[in-house]
Amino acid sequence: MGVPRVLSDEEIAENLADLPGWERKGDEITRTYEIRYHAAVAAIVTIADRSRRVQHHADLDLRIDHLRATVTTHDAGHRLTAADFDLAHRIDAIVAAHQSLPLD
Ligand SMILES: C[C@H](O)[C@H](O)[C@H]1CNC2=NC(N)=NC(=O)C2=N1
Repeated sequence: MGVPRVLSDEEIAENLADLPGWERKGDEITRTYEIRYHAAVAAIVTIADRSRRVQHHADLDLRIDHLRATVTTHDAGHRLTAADFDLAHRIDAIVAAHQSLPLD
């Protein structure tokens, strides 16, 4: 499969423009979602399923009322690749689907 292609700064900026709420921190992208704890746990299970399917895993930090997702590509030496942005879009959709759940 080889090493995935590392994106340029320009490509990263272009990709981020399509991802409101996500920001670049060095060679990672990260977003913090306001979401209730139990709803976030359910979202995390779905994110984990997705990650296994695409073999790309986010770092997830769950707190009482928010969830932070951070993504980079380990196989590219912890640099940003297209797979990071694909996963970020997917995480957005998954979290959005769970934020409305009436769980606390
Ligand atoms: C062998 C396996 O596919 C790789 O280790 C995958 C697993 N999940 C991964 N997740 C992330 N975020 N980056 C990777 O480079 C990566 N590589």
